[in-house]
Formats: sequence, structure tokens, C-alpha cells
Amino acid sequence: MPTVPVASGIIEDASGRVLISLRPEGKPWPGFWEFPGGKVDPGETPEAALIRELWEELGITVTAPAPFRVLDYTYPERTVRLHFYRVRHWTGSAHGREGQEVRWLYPWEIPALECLPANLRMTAALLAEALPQPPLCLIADPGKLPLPDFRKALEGAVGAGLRWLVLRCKTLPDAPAAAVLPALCAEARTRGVQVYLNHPDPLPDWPRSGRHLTQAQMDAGVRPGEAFGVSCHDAEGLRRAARAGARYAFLSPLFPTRSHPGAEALGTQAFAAMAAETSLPLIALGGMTTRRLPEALAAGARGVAVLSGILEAEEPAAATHAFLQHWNG
Ligand SMILES: Nc1nc2c([nH]c(=O)n2[C@@H]2O[C@H](COP(=O)(O)OP(=O)(O)OP(=O)(O)O)[C@@H](O)[C@H]2O)c(=O)[nH]1
Ligand SMILES: [Mg+2]
Repeated sequence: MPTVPVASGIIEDASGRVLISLRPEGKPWPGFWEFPGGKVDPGETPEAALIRELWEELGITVTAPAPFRVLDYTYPERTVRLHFYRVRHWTGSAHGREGQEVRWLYPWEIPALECLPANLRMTAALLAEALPQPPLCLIADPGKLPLPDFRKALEGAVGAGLRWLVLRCKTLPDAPAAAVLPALCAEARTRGVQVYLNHPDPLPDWPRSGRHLTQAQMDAGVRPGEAFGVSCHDAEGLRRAARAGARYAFLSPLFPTRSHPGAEALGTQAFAAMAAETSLPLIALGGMTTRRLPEALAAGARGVAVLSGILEAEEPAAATHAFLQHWNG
């Protein structure tokens, strides 16, 4: 089966929204959303095809498209090689010139729609860009340590460059903790850390960047506009989180872990298979060590989450630093 080259544009406006369009009746995969574009003609470069297609389909004249990703995907009827470009400069007003519906959406609004299967990984790559950087998440559970030690561990991790915190309270915090934790969240945020709250209650007045939810909490309802991620353990959970509008998913346990000795680890193969079929950026959790971090990323994780590996380390700052070295070099 010959490979069909295709050029598609991730057209992005100044507010960060991207344009997607609905495939019309009469084409393969009608009713699925895609990034506008089309087949590269014989003798044409992908860039020239992109410029031509975006004029034909949207009535815009694109300048300086930037190559972003090249992905191959095999449909039952053909294999396509998708040349994705970032498009930030154009003239004209984009509209469905062929009668197709178009929408401007934030990247995290895309997974809720029915999109071409070849584009799932592309959408995950876009969403991954919006994650805290570096994408190392500390799951900080104040129930695991005496409060002063917890505070010291957090300070150490943030001082070492940690930029992503999930504050996990499995139960309502006791009075001393409840008096301290909101201030810890606020302080972390002033230091550039994104704080996601994982808590039995919505906790409306704690400073936060978003919420981290269990499946049950997600089902109970998400506040419109609030950023959230979800803990998932299988493909069905990932599909539900994507439909609900999650910005990322934890997928666990990737490796065997002391905290859940009974749970069977997914392993890298099952993890990779799920990563290939979700539009959410996956954060690998479970038994994570600095040695295993590259394996997790090779399996398709866009980041990793660590609990005891940092919080219960002798030196939380040194442990954080060791994980971050993977990104900071
Ligand atoms: N335009 C576009 N096509 C995509 C995307 N993802 C993806 O798998 N494809 C596949 O790439 C192939 C070419 O797309 P197309 O139908 O837009 O081609 P075209 O504009 O030249 O249409 P035409 O054949 O009616 O002239 C289709 O098999 C489509 O399923 C995407 O994001 N955008
Ligand atoms: Mg097209």
C-alpha cells in the first residue's frame, strides 16, 4: 500500500486557540474533526501543499508555516504520512469555504470531540506543551509526614526546580494542616509552581492552578473552565477523561510500587498501547525511579509523577534534582 503524503495546519490565534474543521459528507471519515489540510500533489512540497489547501479550504493565505511533527498512520484503506505545521501568520478570515463547519478551540477542548484517529497523538503533543515544565509532578500527601517535615520536603523540591505539585489529601485535613496548607499552596504558586489540588472536597478558596481528580470525582462534575487532570488506570478511563475535558491523565501503576503492592503493574507495553490511542498527555506514575524514567518516556509518557521517591527521600531536594536532570541536562 503506497503512503499518501498529507499536509495539515495547526492554525493558532493570538489567544492560543486552534482551528479545527469537520470532515464533510462525501469524504472518507465524514463527521470527524481534523486539522485543515489535504493531500500533497505529485511534485509538490508539503509546505506548498499546505499553503494551497488552506487557501482552498479556508480562504486564508499562510506565510512562514513552521514544521512541527511528521506522523505515519495506517487506516484500513491507506497509510498516510501527516506533515503537521504550526501556522501563526496568515491573511484573510478563516471560514469553511467548502461548506464545512470550523471551530476555534483551546487545545484541551479538542479531546472531547470525535477526531480522526491519526490525530490523537498530535493533540496529545499540543496538550503536553501546556503542561508545567519540566513535566515532573510531585504528588505531595501531607498525611505521609509530620507537617514540619512535609513543609521542608516541599521547600527542598521547589528549591531544586520542581514546577508541578499535586497536593493530595485523601481525607479532610486536620485543623493544623488546614491552617497551613493553603499558605503553602500560595507560596508555591508565587515561586512559579503549578498547584493542582486532589482533595475530597472542591476546596474553593485554596490557591490553586487546577484540580487533580479521581474518576469518581470527575463523574461528580467539573467546574466549567477549571483546569483538571484525572487519575486513570485503563483505556476506558482515558476515554472518559478525554471526553470530560481533562488536560492530562496520570496512568498508573506503570511499574510495581510499594504503595499499592496488590495492584498489577501495567508495564511499558500496555502503557505504550494506551499512549498511542489517547489524545491526552500521559503522566506515568507508579514505582518511578530516575533509572526507569527514560523507559517511561520511551513508552509514550509525556512526564512522570513521583510520590515517595521525593517526599520520603533522605534529601528531597537532591532527589528532585536527580529526576529533573533528565530535562535540564
Ligand atoms: N486534512 C487532514 N487530513 C488528515 C488529518 N489526519 C488524517 O489522518 N488525515 C487523513 O489524510 C488524508 C487526506 O486528507 P483530505 O481528505 O483532507 O485530502 P484533500 O483535502 O486533498 O481532499 P480531496 O481528496 O477530497 O481532494 C485523509 O485520509 C485523512 O483521513 C488531518 O488532521 N487533516
Ligand atoms: Mg482536506
